[in-house]
Amino acid sequence: MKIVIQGTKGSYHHQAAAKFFAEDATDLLEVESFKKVAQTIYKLQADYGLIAIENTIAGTILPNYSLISKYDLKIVGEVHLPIQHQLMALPGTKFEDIVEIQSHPMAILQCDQFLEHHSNIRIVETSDTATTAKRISEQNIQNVAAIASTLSADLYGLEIIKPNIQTFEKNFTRFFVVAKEASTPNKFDKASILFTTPHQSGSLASILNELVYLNINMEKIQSVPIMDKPWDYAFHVDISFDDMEDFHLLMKRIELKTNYLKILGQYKKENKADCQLKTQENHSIIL
Ligand SMILES: O=C(O)C(=O)C[C@]1(C(=O)O)C=C[C@@H](O)C=C1
Repeated sequence: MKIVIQGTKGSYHHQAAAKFFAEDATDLLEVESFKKVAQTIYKLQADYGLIAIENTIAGTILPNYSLISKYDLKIVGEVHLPIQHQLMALPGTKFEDIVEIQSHPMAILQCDQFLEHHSNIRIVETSDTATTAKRISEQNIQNVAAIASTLSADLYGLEIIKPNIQTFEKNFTRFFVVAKEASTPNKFDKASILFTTPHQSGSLASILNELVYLNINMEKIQSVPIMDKPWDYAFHVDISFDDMEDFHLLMKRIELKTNYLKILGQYKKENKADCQLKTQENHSIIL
């Protein structure tokens, strides 16, 4: 089974893949952007891909919703990963000597407070956290630090000079597991849907009322611009439920209330509570 990830070994996408696929996550295809992940799946060059969709500090990665639509990706699962960012550099480097910090833009956003306190240091955005750590190590780049995971420091022999620099101790990223074909699980308790509504008073509210009526929990709602219709919006909604029949009924009931309605994925909800534990187990498996 081939799995495409943005970034290289040690990246958070790698860890998310290891968490979801466990020992099946051996054949990894590493690419440098979310767009390449989407294109790889679209061209059937990998079976599954992972893309980060939201972070508890930095918010939603909106362009990834566009990629899901543009490349008609299906969501087959989700992963919640605790994210602890480490500042790392070549062994022996002192923090006072650092002149530049490099990392993925989302990682930089999540460490905003730390970086503001050290505004004399230049910030450079890169393709992903682990590739940055790897490059600093392989090219022996002095006085430049990476923001990356502990796993990256271990894999590429860098020293952590400031630990856990994310703005809030508790920091999580949610990833979608995507594929070309929809999965058809016998049992699912979560779904991601996309719809547009007529531009009329109460049209969104009347759809949300159907959730209340069917006792379906809305886990997330995200409006995204419709690019060829300025100031019109589509809604990405993630819902969870105990009974799949309630979901099927919901789809029937809201069909007439929407202009466009699409199921992007039906999958098993990941239990956020055991998120920390499983990730630590996987860390030692990867190493
Ligand atoms: O650069 C990485 O290691 C990534 O996996 C990217 C990424 C992201 O896209 O949000 C993944 C999780 C964290 O939120 C920070 C960065």
